[in-house]
Formats: sequence, structure tokens, C-alpha cells
Amino acid sequence: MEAAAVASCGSGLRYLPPLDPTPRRQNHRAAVAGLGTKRRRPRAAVACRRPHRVHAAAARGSGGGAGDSSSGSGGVRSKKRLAVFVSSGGSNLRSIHEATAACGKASSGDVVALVTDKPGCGGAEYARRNGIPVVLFPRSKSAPEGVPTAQLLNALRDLRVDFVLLAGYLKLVPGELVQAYPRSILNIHPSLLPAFGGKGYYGLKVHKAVIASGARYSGATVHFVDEQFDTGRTLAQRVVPVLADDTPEQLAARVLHEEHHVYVEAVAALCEDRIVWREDGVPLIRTQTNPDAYA
Ligand SMILES: Nc1nc2c(c(=O)[nH]1)N[C@@H](CN(C=O)c1ccc(C(=O)N[C@@H](CCC(=O)O)C(=O)O)cc1)CN2
Ligand SMILES: NCC(=O)N[C@@H]1O[C@H](COP(=O)([O-])[O-])[C@@H](O)[C@H]1O
Repeated sequence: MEAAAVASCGSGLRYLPPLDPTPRRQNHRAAVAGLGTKRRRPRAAVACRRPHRVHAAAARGSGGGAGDSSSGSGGVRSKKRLAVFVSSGGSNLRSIHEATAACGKASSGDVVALVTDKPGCGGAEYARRNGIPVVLFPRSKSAPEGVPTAQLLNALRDLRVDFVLLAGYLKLVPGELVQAYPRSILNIHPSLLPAFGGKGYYGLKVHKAVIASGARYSGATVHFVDEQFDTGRTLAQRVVPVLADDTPEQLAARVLHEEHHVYVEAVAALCEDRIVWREDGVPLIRTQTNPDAYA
């Protein structure tokens, strides 16, 4: 969707104009289709056969939050509409956006909005270059142009957003948004939660704490978002070793590499209705090939 096309939508929102007055309109999908074939196939996760009883349905039968736009009468599912929240460089945004290309691993999704508290961050710049509307949130003293929560919710509804993905977003997502999108907001965190999570644990601070603790393994966690920092249900994890002479930057790079794979796989599962909720509330990812196997 073009930024200009949504600027007049009912929420009354003003989307941020591109910083570059002549943004490059890339043939993004064509460009990444070729790259996709070169990608290393991600390692298969450990399959867990016939776990506890599971509910073979996502949050709302077919999944999706406040703006559910699931299948029509013909049974053909429309792509799930994704809003990505970013405060940082945007490499997870990029990997998700690339995976939503025609032949990508998450081609059942479409990134339709970028929400940020830092309009100059790499993620926001990537969005502008790729014609993704940018919304500044929250409104604050340092960002008086930002929108309050109610207006953000209207914008997400106008854009018919199904799922919200936090990807290096550093602000607490308010309860109103969490409640409007039950079981429909994911976050990626650069440690093996519940270790090294919560307020104060973000970016390099996480990796510094992991190294200082003496832990031999770290990794990435994709989890559903509840009203506190990093306490929502874990959906997927990837493990990496912590090496004896690691710097926080080296560990961060090793974890980030895994983040890009595990987040894309989790987003694909979300968009394809492959998340099932075990009776004790644990979300599991059904594999694409075997309805009885879980990643
Ligand atoms: N309701 C929720 N909101 C957010 C969650 C969540 O699980 N529930 N996850 C975070 C992301 N996060 C780690 O994954 C995280 C981000 C930031 C902080 C933090 O301590 N932030 C500082 C501010 C930093 C800054 O603005 O530069 C703070 O709040 O004082 C902790 C964890 C996204 N939101
Ligand atoms: N607690 C939140 C947190 O620390 N998030 C982390 O910020 C980085 C964003 O990188 P990116 O902008 O390149 O995707 C990622 O490592 C992400 O896990």
C-alpha cells in the first residue's frame, strides 16, 4: 500500500513523509525472489509428537486481531496484514519484509505499516524506501508529532492490520493495544527467556549480562506479548553458544542471525494459522508437512 493512499484514511492520521524527497521505489519483490533461493534452509526444530491435547485453532478461529481479514467464501485466504514496530536498525523488519515476497517463507503475510518511536531509525528509513507507511508512536514530550494510543488503534484498524510484530521496539506496548489484539502480537527478544528479560534488558545490555553471568548458551526467543515486558508465552526459540572470548557485539551478531530465521518461521506459522494452543496455554507451531508434528 502506498503511503499517500492511506494518508486520507478515516483515522485522521498524518503518516510521516519520506526523509528523502525522492524515495527509491524498488522492485523489491522481484529483487528478493532470486535471493530467496540462495538462502540456507533453516535447521528443522525439534519435533514434539502428540503433546498434551491442543486446540487446533488460533486466537479467533482463523487468527488475526482487531482487523481480521481472513478467508472469503471461496476458501482462498487473503494475506495477513502485518504492522511491524521498530526502534532500531531494522534488520528483523527487513528479513520479515523480504520473506513476505511472492516466493518467500512468509508469503502469507504482507507488511502494511511500520510503527516507531524513533522516526530516524534504520527501520523507519527502510520502510520509507519501500513504500511502507510510517506511524510515529507514542506521542511524548520528545515526539509531540506522535499519535496517542487511541489514534494508533484507529490507524491499525483502518489499515486492517491482523497481526503486530515487535522487532526491536523499545517502548512498553500499552494494555489497550494488547487487549485489542489478543494472541496476535509477537516480540523477538535476544536471549533465551525467561532468562535476561524484562525492563532494562534490551540490545547490547542483554548480551553483556549473558556474558557476565557465565552462561554457555544464549539465543533468541519469539513470544506472544502481554502487558509486561517479556513475560508473554514463548512460541519459538533458537540456541547459540556463548564463546569464552565473546564480546557483546560478537554474541549479538550470532544471536541476530538466528533471530532472522526464527522470527520469519514464527510469522509464517502465525499467518498460516499453524499455531495451536496446548490445554495448559503453551502455543505450539504445527509443521507445514505433518499436522501431528510440532516445532
Ligand atoms: N507490553 C509489552 N511491551 C513490550 C514488550 C513486551 O513483552 N510487552 N517487549 C518489548 C521489547 N523488549 C524486549 O524484548 C524490551 C524493550 C525495552 C526495554 C526497556 O527497558 N526499555 C527502556 C527504554 C529504552 C529506550 O527507550 O531507549 C525503558 O522502558 O525504560 C525492555 C524490554 C517491547 N515492548
Ligand atoms: N528487548 C528488545 C530487544 O533487545 N530487541 C532486540 O533489538 C534488536 C533489534 O535489531 P534490528 O532492529 O536489527 O531488528 C534485536 O536483536 C532484537 O532482538
